Amino acid sequence: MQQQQQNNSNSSFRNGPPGQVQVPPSQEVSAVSGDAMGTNGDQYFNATFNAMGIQDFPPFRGSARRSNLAGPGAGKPFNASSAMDQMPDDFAALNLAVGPLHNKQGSGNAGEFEPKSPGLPHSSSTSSFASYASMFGQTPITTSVGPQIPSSVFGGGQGQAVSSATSANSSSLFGPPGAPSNGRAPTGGTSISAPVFGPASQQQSAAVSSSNPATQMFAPSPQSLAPVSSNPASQMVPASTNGLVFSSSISPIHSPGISPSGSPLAARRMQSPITPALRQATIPHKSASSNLVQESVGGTTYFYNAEEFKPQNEGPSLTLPAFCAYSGMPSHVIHLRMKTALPQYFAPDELKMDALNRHVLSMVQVDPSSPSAADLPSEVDNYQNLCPLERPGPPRPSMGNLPSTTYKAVSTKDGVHYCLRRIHGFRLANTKVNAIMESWKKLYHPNVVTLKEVFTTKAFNDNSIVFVYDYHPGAETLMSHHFASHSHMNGYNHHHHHHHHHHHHHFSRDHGKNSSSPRNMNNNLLPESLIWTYIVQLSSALRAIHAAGLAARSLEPSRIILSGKARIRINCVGILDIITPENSGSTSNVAAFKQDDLTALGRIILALACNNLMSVQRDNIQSAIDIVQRNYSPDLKNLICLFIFCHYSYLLQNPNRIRNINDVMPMIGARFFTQLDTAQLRSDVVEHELAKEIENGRLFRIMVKLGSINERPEYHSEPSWAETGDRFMLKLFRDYLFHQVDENGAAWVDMAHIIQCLNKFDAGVPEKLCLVSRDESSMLVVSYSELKRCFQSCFQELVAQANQTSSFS
Ligand SMILES: Nc1ncnc2c1ncn2[C@@H]1O[C@H](COP(=O)(O)OP(=O)(O)OP(=O)(O)O)[C@@H](O)[C@H]1O
Repeated sequence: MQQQQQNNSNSSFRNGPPGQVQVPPSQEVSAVSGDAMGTNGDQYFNATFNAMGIQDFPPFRGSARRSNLAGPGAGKPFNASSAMDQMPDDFAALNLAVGPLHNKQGSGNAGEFEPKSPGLPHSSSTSSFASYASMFGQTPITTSVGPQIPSSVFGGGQGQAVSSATSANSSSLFGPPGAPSNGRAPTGGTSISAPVFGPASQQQSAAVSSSNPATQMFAPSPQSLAPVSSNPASQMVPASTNGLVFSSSISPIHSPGISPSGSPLAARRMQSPITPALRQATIPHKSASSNLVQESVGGTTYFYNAEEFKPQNEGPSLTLPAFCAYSGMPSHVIHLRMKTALPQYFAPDELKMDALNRHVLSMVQVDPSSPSAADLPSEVDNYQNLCPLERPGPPRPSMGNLPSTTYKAVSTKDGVHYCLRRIHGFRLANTKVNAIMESWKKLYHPNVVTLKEVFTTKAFNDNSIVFVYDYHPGAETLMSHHFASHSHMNGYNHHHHHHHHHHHHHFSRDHGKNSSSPRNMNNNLLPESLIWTYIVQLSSALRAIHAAGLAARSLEPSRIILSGKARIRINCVGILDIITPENSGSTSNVAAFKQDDLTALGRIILALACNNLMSVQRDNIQSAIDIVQRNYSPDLKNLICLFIFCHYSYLLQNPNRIRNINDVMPMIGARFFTQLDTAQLRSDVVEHELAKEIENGRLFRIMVKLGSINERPEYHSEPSWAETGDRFMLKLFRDYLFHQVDENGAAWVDMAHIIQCLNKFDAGVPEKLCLVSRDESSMLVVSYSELKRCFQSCFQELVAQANQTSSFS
């Protein structure tokens, strides 16, 4: 059997025999690569840099015609339950079970082989390596980075029957949209059986090349000349005679129980990323000899140390590592939210669920077969797919006492979701409002829902006017969030009397109901910090609105939407300016409206501080303010009083007591810093999550391209295209990545292995790996850089052909 393999493998070497492998020695790279985890932000640059080298997909052309080219797996539904997205947890569980392997923490004696642990059930088996060496009879390989030894080559009898070669297993790394975290790792359901590729092979490479356990996950430095290991997981033994030094961390004959211990992930987690080698590398060596230089310039003599004035490039030399990798969490983020000791390769659940939730809400549509769909016009102006956002029921009188309905809809112009607010039965008579509408459209503020456009329509079989706003999926009104129990018996009425627009400003829907004394008072008060968060956001929005010569006019809890934890935006701006136009436009009115905004702000804050809408009713205000005084800081009470009564100051035309929104600033005071700090911390976390997803996206693109090349049935009328030449190598690499099995033929699934290999592949490192075909008839020793070259040319071929075809069609 070995003889046969030898013959075949000789013929299948594409890079020349292993003896000719030259691995460039590079001390610098290996030293820096020890820094792969968490301490060096340059990896990101490097990853980007490398990723750019791979040609991207041509622009999407939405071509249904290509469906016939789809492989045998086409049409299979995504299986949410096998979402690899869920894998980290499962792997983590596996990895936790390998304690014995890690009982020695980083002893790291450079260049020294550590004896294999007697406790290991599957320790290194040197005979295999000897026979490997003799098999090829090659000149000694002078590097420790030997070809990867597949256990199947030597194990004998371990090759399993090859069943269906499918790549379905890798289909759902990112899961179908809207299929959140109920998936399990596909360990149980996998029916893939491939020959034993020896999971040990990649473990071996990790052990050999890593002086830093952290690098194992992402970036072993293949250039290490001496096998340096401070990693107890990589128990190395001299593995061969003949001057051929192979080191093997773990037996190539590997059991499933042990396999995860060889996972780069496990090693990374168990140890400090800092190694002696790294420390040395980062401390510049300084010459002890003093070296004074004397120079005379314009009569002045300068003395200086020549060392200090060396050109920049003679300082400590810096290099980028030769690999792509996710550089791990920056320390300022890791200490913010270290919920678990496990590395997190995917966004934390909260952010992820938020994003999924928003996505799902955006995608939701009205069931076309439902009766309510019949009531909805299929298209309104330039908007389609209308979907009501409100609870069902007849529209209630709303803004300006006219019924209104809110929809989510998709613009036919740009395909973007918008929020449409339709005011029923309104005929636009006044056209003098254009200037105001233009001002509203120009108002971009993080705490204002931007008005996009306004149009009238008969699509609803009446005269309606529609206000189009930005759509914020998942938004909730402040009313429903904080005053849900009151939202149907709205006590939030304007009981103070406006002199100028009372009739149009009548917010109440169910006026008079349940106007009893405040309930819930003193119970469940909101934290003061939350109230200040709202104050800062609302006053910031009002500042911008007022500065634009506008007024919000409809500021109340049901006209403010909340998204995320405490992000609020003033909603429905501009509506009253159109539907009560006689009050708009004139300067004096705007001034009055601004005062109303301040009063409205005071009332909202009061209601929030009492956690009760009834508190803003005129008869309750005094006791409500007492509650605030008892429970909150004087600033909060002062702010409420300042604004809630400012309307009367305005009425009295006392210029000294006329307020403007900037009057909140002294009372906000240093709380502003708190707000800013929180926002920046959040941005740090989110930016980091973004960085991770960028990394994931890079790997995803590689896999997309790999998938486009592999198993392609025909190309240029050449059915064997995917089975020969470069493509064959890539196909074997695909198996190496995804379809490894353990000695029992069970699927060996290790996310960390896949990520590590893909990263090396993307970077095109010189490290070699050994690929074996499923029938074990051919074996290739090939470097990642060679694989990458094939990959790029294959993909370019494909793209070129695709472009050609499309230009003929
Ligand atoms: N711009 C928007 N983006 C996303 N969702 C929104 C937007 N505006 C409103 N919503 C949501 O739509 C739903 C209905 O909003 P609406 O303002 O109509 O509330 P409402 O309580 O039904 O008041 P009314 O019936 O008086 O208009 C609420 O859940 C609200 O959070």
